[in-house]
Amino acid sequence: MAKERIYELAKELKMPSKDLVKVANQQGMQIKSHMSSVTPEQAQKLRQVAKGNNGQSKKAGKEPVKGQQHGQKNEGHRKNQQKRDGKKTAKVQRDEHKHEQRHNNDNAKKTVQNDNHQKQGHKQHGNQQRNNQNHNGRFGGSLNNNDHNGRNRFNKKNKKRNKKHNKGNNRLREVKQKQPTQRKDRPLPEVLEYTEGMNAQDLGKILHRSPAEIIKKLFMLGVMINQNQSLDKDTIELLATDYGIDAKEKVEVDVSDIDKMFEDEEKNTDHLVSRPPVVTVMGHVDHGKTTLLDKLRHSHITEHEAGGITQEIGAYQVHYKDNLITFLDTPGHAAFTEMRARGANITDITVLVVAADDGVMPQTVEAIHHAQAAKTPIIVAVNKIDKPGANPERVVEELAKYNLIPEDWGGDTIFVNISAKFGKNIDELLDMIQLQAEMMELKANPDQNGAGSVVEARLDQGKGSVATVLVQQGTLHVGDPIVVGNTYGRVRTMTNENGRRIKEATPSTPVEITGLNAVPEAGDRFVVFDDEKTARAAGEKRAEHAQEEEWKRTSHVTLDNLFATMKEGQMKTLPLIIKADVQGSVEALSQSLQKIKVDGVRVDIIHQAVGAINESDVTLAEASNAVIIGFNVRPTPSAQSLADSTNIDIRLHRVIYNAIDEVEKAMKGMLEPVYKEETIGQVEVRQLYKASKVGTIAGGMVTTGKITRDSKVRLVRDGVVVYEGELGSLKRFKDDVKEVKAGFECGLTIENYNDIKEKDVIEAYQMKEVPVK
Ligand SMILES: Nc1nc2c(ncn2[C@@H]2O[C@H](COP(=O)(O)OP(=O)(O)OP(=O)(O)O)[C@@H](O)[C@H]2O)c(=O)[nH]1
Repeated sequence: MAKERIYELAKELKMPSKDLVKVANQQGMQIKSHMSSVTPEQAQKLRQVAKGNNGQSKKAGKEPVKGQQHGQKNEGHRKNQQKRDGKKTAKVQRDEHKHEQRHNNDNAKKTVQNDNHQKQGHKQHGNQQRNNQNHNGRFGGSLNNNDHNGRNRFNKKNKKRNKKHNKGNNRLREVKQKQPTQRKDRPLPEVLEYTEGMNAQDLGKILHRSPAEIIKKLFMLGVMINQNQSLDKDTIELLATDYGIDAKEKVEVDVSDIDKMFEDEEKNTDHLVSRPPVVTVMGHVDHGKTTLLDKLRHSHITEHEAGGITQEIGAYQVHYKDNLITFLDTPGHAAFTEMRARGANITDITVLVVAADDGVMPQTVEAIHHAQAAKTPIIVAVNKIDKPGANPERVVEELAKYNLIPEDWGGDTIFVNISAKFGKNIDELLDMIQLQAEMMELKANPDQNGAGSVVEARLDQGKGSVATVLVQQGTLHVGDPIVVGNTYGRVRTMTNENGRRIKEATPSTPVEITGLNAVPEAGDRFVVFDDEKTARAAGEKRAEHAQEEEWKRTSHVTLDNLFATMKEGQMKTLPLIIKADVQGSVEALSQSLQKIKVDGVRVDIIHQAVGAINESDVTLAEASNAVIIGFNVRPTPSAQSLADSTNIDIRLHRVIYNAIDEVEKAMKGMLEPVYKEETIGQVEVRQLYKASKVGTIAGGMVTTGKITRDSKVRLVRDGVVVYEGELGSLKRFKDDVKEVKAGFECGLTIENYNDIKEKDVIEAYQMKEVPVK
């Protein structure tokens, strides 16, 4: 036979589940709740025990008069009976439970209560079902009890309370009496669709029943609740079972979970068609990434770059032999590592540029690791083969260490020798990219809602938020309601890499979109929604959540710093706020600044964002004692005046290196100065004078250097340092002087020290600050 649930058994035995749980546990069964199950043998045992109890309560009910007359005696009798049984019975449990439920402010109550129970039991015995008897016994007992107490013992206040109580009980009685009419109510639903945490009122609405009825039903099942109390899953399911209907938990769709939506869209395998590969070019600084991308694009980005770092991050498509290849123009500086790592996630193929005259360098290795971690195949472009010092073979040898082995050597990595500058073998490289793409069978479904990732985002004075996104699935249309990271909106305009307005973008197409309510972050995902209202709700919820996280993080960081400072012993932090024109620069600066190594000081970036320096940045800087670094942005006039009045330091830069350099210098300046002792002169003691008020005065000759009033002194006797301390006074004849040079006589005292002897040498020294390197 199948296992039985406690609540089912309790129903059969017409007793509250809670009581049956207690009984079961007393029987040594380890039962947690009414939802627990018991074996058929255990169920049988419980039936027996419970029936025994019922018999007992009947017996108790048969002695009402006696009980009424000799309340105390009857109590004693029952206690004895319990003792005889050697264990608490279900009935006793119930009675105990009743006691808990009642007002427990009267010691004498116990007797009366018991008395009343018996009375009630007797009253109802003939005309009520047993389960109702239990139930009414509770309320009835309580009612009578209160009446009784109210008449005999309670003060006015208690009377009032009792009245209230009675009213409640009467109401319940009414409910009971009205039950037949209620059955004519609207029928119960076939399935109770619920969410965890619903209360009796919510459930009442779904079940077309009054909350009071629900409360009562649960009460009968041993669950005491009020109508506003949130109910857990088990209780709601228990209630549904009691009504004889199924319960089903409603699965709430979290519209703000765009990652899940993105994955769902990605998993969709309907109507898949080939899509262009997305290629990222990576490599060490100066190995020729920009030159290669330029060559492919036939434009010249390098000339516009401030400070030599690729600061514009974009993406474009190249037409080659009737096919398209999408290139992500990721930056090459080590500071952009983080973004490059993100870039690799939306990348199908990595082209690793290695200069043939330079070989494998640290960032080459870094790029390999990122590509391998993202499991994207690597095509090696050995660049600068036109150079006299070029040694492509060496590059092949060096890369073998990183598992990049050419086919000739038995591996499967494609190597192409190129000259980006002179356009040599560029077509061959594109052929190889297409070959690799074909092997990968890259596909997507253009017929579904668009989904993809942000490559770059910035704030444009005229256009507002501008984001370069890569469509990875579906088709993105102008007018689409969209959620991008923590921002939302409707795609207002879509522009391709040539600045041309387009209406739709299919998979692997990079486009610049406008129409978002705020600036998203590079690497953020986007999904298209069916309607703007939901998109807005999802976007707002995400923004709210992000804000909460930001608050948490900020307070966390402060705490972390506190601990770190304590642990690392007076470690200093330089709090910074970074504002820049594009997300790429924000991250580049942030990464570089955090990498600055100055012993004893570290950078703490408390806020970083795209956009002009505003008042809230200044307020934050003031509260955190931070410096604001602006890169290619300026403060708003109000922010500037606030900064002026609060003395907040705003540093504006147009070249990343300068910003980094300035911060590094500031950090060095922040260090506790390091002092070195520097001897400035010596005095030979020739005569001694004792003055009662000032102690020992030494008269002597400055033999080398000088002695100054603020010198520290060291008393040396026969080459041994006898005392170190401060100078007490310095005189020439009777006058106090600031310093005495070599060749002149002087008189001096040493503070708190009088044991000076003739021929002692007094060495004068100062602590000199040593500049930090
Ligand atoms: N001779 C020769 N020079 C090249 C070649 N490719 C690039 N260069 C030169 O190498 C230098 C660096 O090239 P970039 O394209 O700026 O290198 P990068 O890897 O993009 O550098 P970052 O953007 O700073 O990371 C430039 O002076 C280029 O003209 C090539 O194939 N042959």
